Amino acid sequence: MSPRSARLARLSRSVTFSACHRLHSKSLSDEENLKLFGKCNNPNGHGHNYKVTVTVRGQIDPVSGMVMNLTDLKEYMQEAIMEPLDHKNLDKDVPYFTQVVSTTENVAVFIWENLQRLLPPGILYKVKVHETEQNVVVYKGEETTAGK
Ligand SMILES: Nc1nc2c(c(=O)[nH]1)N=C([C@H](O)[C@H](O)COP(=O)(O)OP(=O)(O)OP(=O)(O)O)CN2
Ligand SMILES: [Zn+2]
Repeated sequence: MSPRSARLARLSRSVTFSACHRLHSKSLSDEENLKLFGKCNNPNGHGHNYKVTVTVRGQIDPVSGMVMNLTDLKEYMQEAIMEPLDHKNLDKDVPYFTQVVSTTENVAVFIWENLQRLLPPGILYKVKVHETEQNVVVYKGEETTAGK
């Protein structure tokens, strides 16, 4: 390695949280919601044990040997994920989901936006959310023009 080059690494940490929700869109009729979401539109909701893996990317600091201190990442994830979401009814307890359907996609975006407010600029790389063992969403902060 040349003396001027810096090594880039990705660092990940996972947490699990439990929450309940109901898939229901205010833009659709009750019949359309039932047709679209099926059992996940059950009026009394259903629960999941979510697993979230957060990945940050950056230079390995030559002095500390770290991309960032995992102790700090742990605290940010506590504030951005566990405090707002663990043991909550996503649709009723989390204001964000009163207007946004609580799909795993939108849970990942919610977590991304919360973490962006706390982490050093440009370091957040990926948020991966397992809603079940089989169902997983990855969000990397990408946006596109609506409908494209
Ligand atoms: N695009 C999405 N589709 C669906 C989501 C979602 O978040 N994004 N969520 C659901 C339900 O909330 C739920 O996650 C689906 O539950 P289920 O079908 O029970 O999940 P599994 O496939 O893992 O369970 P199996 O036992 O294997 O059927 C629906 N769609
Ligand atoms: Zn669900």
